[in-house]
Amino acid sequence: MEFATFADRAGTIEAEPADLEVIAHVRDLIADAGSDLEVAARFVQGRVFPAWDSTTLDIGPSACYEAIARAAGTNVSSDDVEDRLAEVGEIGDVAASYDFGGQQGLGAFTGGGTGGTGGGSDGNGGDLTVREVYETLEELAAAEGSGSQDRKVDLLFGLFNRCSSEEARYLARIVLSEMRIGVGEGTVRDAIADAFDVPTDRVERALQVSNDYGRVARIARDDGLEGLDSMVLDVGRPVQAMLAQAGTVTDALEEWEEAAVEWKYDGARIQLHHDPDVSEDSAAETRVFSRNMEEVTDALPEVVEFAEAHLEEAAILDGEVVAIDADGSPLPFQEVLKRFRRKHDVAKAREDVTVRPVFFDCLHADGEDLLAEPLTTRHDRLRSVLVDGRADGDADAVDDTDIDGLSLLWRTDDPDEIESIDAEALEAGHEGIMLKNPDSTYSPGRRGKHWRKRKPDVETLDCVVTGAEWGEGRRATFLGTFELSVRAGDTLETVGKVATGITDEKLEELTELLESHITAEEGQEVELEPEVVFEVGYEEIQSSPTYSSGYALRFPRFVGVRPDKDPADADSFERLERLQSD
Ligand SMILES: Nc1ncnc2c1ncn2[C@@H]1O[C@H](COP(=O)(O)OP(=O)(O)OP(=O)(O)O)[C@@H](O)[C@H]1O
Repeated sequence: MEFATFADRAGTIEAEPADLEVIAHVRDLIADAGSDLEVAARFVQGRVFPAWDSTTLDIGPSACYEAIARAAGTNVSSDDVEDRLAEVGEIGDVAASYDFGGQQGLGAFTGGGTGGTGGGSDGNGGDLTVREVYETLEELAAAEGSGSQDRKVDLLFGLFNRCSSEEARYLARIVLSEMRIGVGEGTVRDAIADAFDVPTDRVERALQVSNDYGRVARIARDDGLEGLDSMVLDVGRPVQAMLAQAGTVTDALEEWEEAAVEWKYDGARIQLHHDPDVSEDSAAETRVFSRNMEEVTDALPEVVEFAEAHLEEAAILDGEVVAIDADGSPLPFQEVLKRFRRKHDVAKAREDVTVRPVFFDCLHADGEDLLAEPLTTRHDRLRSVLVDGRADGDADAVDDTDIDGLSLLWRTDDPDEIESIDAEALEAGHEGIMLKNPDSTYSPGRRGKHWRKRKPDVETLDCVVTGAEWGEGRRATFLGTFELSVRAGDTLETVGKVATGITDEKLEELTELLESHITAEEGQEVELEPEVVFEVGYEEIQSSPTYSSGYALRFPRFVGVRPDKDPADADSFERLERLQSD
């Protein structure tokens, strides 16, 4: 397909306001693309490479302006291009405003190999093909080392030099990832289904496993439904991560009856692809990808070592990489960032911050794709993949807590149990909990209802601390659980107890603050003079016979002391009732 034809179709699509018509135009474009189908299906979304491929053009806007300026003529500088951009606001319009062609220069003669541009082009477009544009961009992406930026500008100049205005408009946009003609992923999916007469959901599935619009389009055209259905995950090519929505425990239990509850680790999402030694002389291949499918293998040698030590079968695992201290306790997210995506001095960075992977899902094991299996089956499979690599053999005898790298999963319909898992997670230094539908399949790239991160507190209450309990074990000298009350006329009525969200350091501080207000003690329990006000977050307020107010805070969480408030400024019973009925 000529690039001029592509540009012309892209112009029609851009001018079309109706979604259905846009799909029809994209359908026609890919149906007519012939041997350039794969590239056209990507270009129309503004993509040069498939989504699974981390390759980038690695060319900044200024290099692109320079290439445009050179192709536009000796009187034009890249500053002029930039000035015009500031005026018109969009690189496509800028590129289209110049008259290209006929410029003699390094790129015009030495476009090299596939990107070669005939120096004799009249520059008014028409002889450039979609394939040539792609192959030149491929060559541009591959340029590395000293002089590579100049080489990239030369190659791009060579392309612009052969463009008509309209071709230049879309070339500039593709190069700078600013296509913006209203073609999203769903549009291309529907267009493929329409063009090659295959069901949309099967195209969708093929896209989920391959992350490759071009390949799916080609297979739909050449091999039809059978071809699409036989597409499987490729170990080594990343899959889009399933994402979570915010949600409450109450909603989760209402919808699913039972929830799978997991700790929410405060790290960075990773997807591990491991292919064990296939033959004696070939080494296992391990690749690690970020949530955005960027390759981060070299930055995380601990994850590669983990895979080599623990995995015996081919697997794709979904999880989180967490920074840990010398005792193995989790460190805040900021610490992981010092390691994630790091390209230089990885060994040194590793000495400063250690990371470890925790996996909560298994998308593929030993040749079998698991996306369509329920979460609990995938988790069982994850467990067995991690146990199979162990020397101690008998999987049934191994306790989940002893399996390295396995995120624990509880199944329960009991809100109190969920509350205690949440408290335990916070106590262990994690972010909280995730709630998942135990029967749900893995939906790549979806922020669906099946995964929920427990909703952050929407409101906080200022409560008077009227009692507390001494802790246990290493916390025996600290007050640990605090009784909370609201004002009700001249009295105080209890609404709950807070124990979560408090570090050891903070407990020590709070004990010092409250100890002088103790009025009575019985066993671990103490009564306190109502002097101190805590700000607490919560998930919801429920009617409850347990506390004297008749209400209980569900999932109360310590936010901070309010030294600026007296008990008289604490929240009232009326506010509690109002919040409960909202
Ligand atoms: N057990 C777990 N299951 C799923 N995800 C988990 C788990 N533990 C930690 N996570 C992390 O939590 C993320 C989802 O939470 P959250 O939505 O807060 O992430 P985010 O990246 O900050 O924001 P968002 O996904 O909303 O853009 C996952 O992408 C994953 O990185």
